[in-house]
This record gives sequence, structure tokens and C-alpha cells, in this order.
Amino acid sequence: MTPALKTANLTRTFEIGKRLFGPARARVHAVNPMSFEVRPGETLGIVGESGCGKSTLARMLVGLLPPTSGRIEIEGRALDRADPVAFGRLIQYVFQDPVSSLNPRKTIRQIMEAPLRNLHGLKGAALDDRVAEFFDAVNLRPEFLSRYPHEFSGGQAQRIGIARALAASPRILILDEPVSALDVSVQAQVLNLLADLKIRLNLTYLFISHDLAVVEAVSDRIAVLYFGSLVETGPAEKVFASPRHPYTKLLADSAPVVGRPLGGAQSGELPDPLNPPPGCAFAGRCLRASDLCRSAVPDLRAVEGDQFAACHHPLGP
Ligand SMILES: Nc1ncnc2c1ncn2[C@@H]1O[C@H](COP(=O)(O)OP(=O)(O)OP(=O)(O)O)[C@@H](O)[C@H]1O
Repeated sequence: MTPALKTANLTRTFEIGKRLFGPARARVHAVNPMSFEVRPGETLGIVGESGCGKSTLARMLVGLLPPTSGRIEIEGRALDRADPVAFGRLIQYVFQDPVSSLNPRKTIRQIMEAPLRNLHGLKGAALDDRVAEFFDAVNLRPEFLSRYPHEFSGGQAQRIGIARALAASPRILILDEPVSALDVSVQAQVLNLLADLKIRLNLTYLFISHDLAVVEAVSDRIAVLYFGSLVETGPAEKVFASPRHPYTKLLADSAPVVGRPLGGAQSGELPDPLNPPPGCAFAGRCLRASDLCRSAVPDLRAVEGDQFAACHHPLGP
């Protein structure tokens, strides 16, 4: 089956201004060569601590940030960076902070119309119909269209963000911490809405979050990101219940309560992103680390069925 979304060695480094002892500039390795697939209709959850590269990955996938190297394919077609319209028609982004992602000086109607004009050339009655259709799909009243973003609660603003993304008729939504900024009582409503829309519109989701409980609840498969690399992937019901990578186990053990973010896992020392270690980036925090771990980067390998871990000494079931 052709994947809905596929990355091949997708990589991003950032050069930063500071010069270290010579002409070479310092380089942050934000996303190391990353290859994964998302199947049609699937929700792939991507989980990781702050600074592990989640936003950099998301921004590359929607064309907001050029990759340093590697490819992005949607339904078997490589995306061309030079063609932002093609990107926008296939893949859309829902931002973490719903209110600040909406331009405060524009009405909701203007905000909704912009991608439809730019990506699909819609105007007149066809444009009005599409705006109304997607506004209704996220359960918002039509009179809201003439209002401004500050007039809405976080949950309503996130519905508007979702309507704006969906009106572009994408195949894939990148949901970057879509409920983290919302009250717990509103989170479930937005998650249920996303689940309904996915089925109704035949969508594929990439759901990025630092909240294990949310990711486990919404995902079919989960990918765990650590220090710019995927360290474990597998079925949602397996990854935290039976982790194979010691880092995944640390995450699962440190966030046992529903809705609790990854607090305890941050107590260990993260490597310096300007000077990554030669072997496994987790070796310095790992009780199982051997000389091999400190010298050779482990590849993501199948440990059982559909569960993969990038570990020289994976945990048993
Ligand atoms: N524009 C930039 N210039 C330099 N370094 C950057 C830039 N953007 C991100 N980084 C670095 O890349 C790494 C990954 O950052 P990224 O924002 O993608 O992580 P994240 O997992 O989304 O974190 P958070 O959850 O805190 O947003 C970090 O070390 C970060 O400091």
C-alpha cells in the first residue's frame, strides 16, 4: 500500500552565528536523518520532550521550513519545495496556540477565505459555500464569521484553526500539540471532533504532543523522538505498555497519570545539540549502555512485529 506520507532521511540542521575557534560556524542538529511512513487513514502520534525536534519536523512537513536534506512524499509523489501551492493542497498544519495562530486584524471570514483563494482559486459563491461548509463541519455558527479572533475562547479558536486547515481539502493534517493550550474539559471535545472529521473526510493525521496519555488515546501507531531521532515506533497499545527502548520506558514510567506532561523524564542530562555524542544520544542517561552504545549510533530495527527500536540492547517484552 502506498503510504499517505513518507519521509526519507529528512534532516535539518541550523547554523548559528557564534563561531567556535575558527571559520566553521556552530551547527545545531535539530532533526537527524529521519525515515518513516504514515499509512492512509492512520494517526501516527509523535511524542518527545521539549527540544527533541518535534516542531522542526512539523514545519518541514508542511513546507514552512526547508529541509537540509532528504525527501517528503505524499501518496507516492515527492513534494517540490518550490511549489508551495502543491504542499498546501496536500498537507495542512494546525497550530498549538489557536488564538495567536489567527491574524488579529482579520475577520474569521477573511482568515478562512485566504487559503481557498490562494490554493484553489475559489471566488464568489463557490468560496462562500466552502467557508460555510467547513465552518459547519466544526460546529461553529455562521454569525461568528464576521468576528475577530480575540472574541473567541481557546476551544472555539482551535475549531476555527481546524476549519481553516480542512477547507484547503488536504489529505494530511499535521496536528502540532493541538489541545495542549486548551482547558482539559475542552480538550476532549476537540479530540472527538478531530476523530469524527478524520473518518468523514478520509484524512491521515500526524499528531505531535508531549502528552503521553493524549498521544496513546488518539494514535494508531506511536513514534518516540529523542534528541532529533526516532528511537522507537510501534502500535499505540504496545509502545508505552511494553516499551523496548530504555528512553521510552523512562517516559512511560515518569508520566503514569492521565494528562501529565513529561516531567520526570527531563531530570536526566540531555546531550549538547551543538556537539552530539558519537554513539547513541541516550547512552549518557541509560543504565544498559555499553561501549558499543557510546561509539555507534543504533539503527531503528524491528524488535517484534510492527515494533521497532533504535537500541543496541533493547528491553524484553
Ligand atoms: N531557528 C533555529 N535556530 C537554531 N536552533 C534551532 C532553531 N529552531 C530549533 N532549533 C533547535 O533545534 C532543536 C529542536 O527544536 P524544536 O523546536 O524542533 O523542538 P521541539 O521538540 O518542538 O521543542 P518544544 O516542544 O519546546 O517546541 C533544539 O535544540 C532547538 O534549540
